[in-house]
Amino acid sequence: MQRIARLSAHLNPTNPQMEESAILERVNCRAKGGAPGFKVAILGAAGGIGQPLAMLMKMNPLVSVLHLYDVVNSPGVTADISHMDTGAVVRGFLGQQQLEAALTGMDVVVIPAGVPRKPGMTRDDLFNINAGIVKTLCEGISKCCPNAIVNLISNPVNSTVPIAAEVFKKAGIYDPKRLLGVTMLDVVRANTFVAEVLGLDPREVDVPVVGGHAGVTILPLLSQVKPPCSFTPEETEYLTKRIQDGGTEVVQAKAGAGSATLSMAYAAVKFADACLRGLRGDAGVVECAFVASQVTELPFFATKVRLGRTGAEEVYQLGPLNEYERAGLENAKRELAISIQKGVSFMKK
Ligand SMILES: NC(=O)c1ccc[n+]([C@@H]2O[C@H](COP(=O)([O-])OP(=O)(O)OC[C@H]3O[C@@H](n4cnc5c(N)ncnc54)[C@H](O)[C@@H]3O)[C@@H](O)[C@H]2O)c1
Ligand SMILES: O=C(O)C[C@H](O)C(=O)O
Repeated sequence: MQRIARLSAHLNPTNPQMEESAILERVNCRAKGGAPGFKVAILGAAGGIGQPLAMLMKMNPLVSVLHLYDVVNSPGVTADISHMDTGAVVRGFLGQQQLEAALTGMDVVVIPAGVPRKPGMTRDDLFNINAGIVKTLCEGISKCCPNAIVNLISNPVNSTVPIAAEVFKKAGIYDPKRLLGVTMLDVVRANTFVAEVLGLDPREVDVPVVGGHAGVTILPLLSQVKPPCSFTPEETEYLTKRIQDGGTEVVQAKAGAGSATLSMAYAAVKFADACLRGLRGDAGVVECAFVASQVTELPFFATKVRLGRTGAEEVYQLGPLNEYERAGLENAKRELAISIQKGVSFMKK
């Protein structure tokens, strides 16, 4: 009976009467029965990205505990996801007063919280709303799980990552290896579009995408595609433009109903899974991410990084660029510098 009472309390994960000790006992009990794994929180879990991301994370065998936090609708999403017969224990958290409980003890925190674009907007137009959201969430991370690996999805990534870094510095817990801006969707798109042109299976294609995550700052290195191949100048122009404008293509197709959510959830899980494999100690886990970097003169830049037990343990150099890519790099750096500075200035106000 006691067991049933505990489980029914869990049906309303935000039930204030549910004692923390009972929750922890149940979670520990389930975690013992399941495979050992990592604790992952999704902040913004009820959103367009958050929901499919929560579903895919619940399917990941490396996850033992999944915390779903949002300022709206997280109880419903939690009840729904928790019925999936996979190993991870799911708990929901609603509203700012439950942020600390959502974050305590987490190994990885994935952040897709914030407003998306509508047609005609740039990612930078989201700055005024999303900067404050990211700041608050990162303050929570500083306090409750300062050693967690943070995967930051909220736009504009080119500015929100510098904001997060400043929050962590202020709290005295900043470790650049653990703060990763998610640019995986650019890589996913690049692999898909390049595979279409080459007539290959996208799973066989690997395109490094460097720089940042907005317009010309998204710089696909088509000269470094694997398997080795070459493109005509027209193909290079078409592919570069399509990869840079991939987000806008989706925003326009959705016609006011938001931006990429499903492909982003896929990309976010692909990236989070790489982080988890790195945490587990797997060798040779390499993905692109927007991180603190000395590859260029800018303090942040996206390149391939090696993911390990402590986060982005190695940041790779750009490798040889052709003339087209060198010109693209100069454009990307100009715009990136402004976006990074905007994030830093927001925190210095
Ligand atoms: N990095 C990338 O490649 C990439 C790709 C796609 C979208 N995005 C960005 O991801 C963000 C989310 O997009 P979406 O389509 O899921 O938007 P959405 O509006 O569907 O969902 C956002 C969720 O965040 C929640 N939220 C708002 N304020 C919050 C707070 N203070 N704490 C916790 N949750 C909060 C909302 O309640 C909502 O559920 C946007 O900024 C979008 O531009 C980034
Ligand atoms: O384009 C957007 O606003 C969302 C996201 O950054 C994307 O690349 O799809």
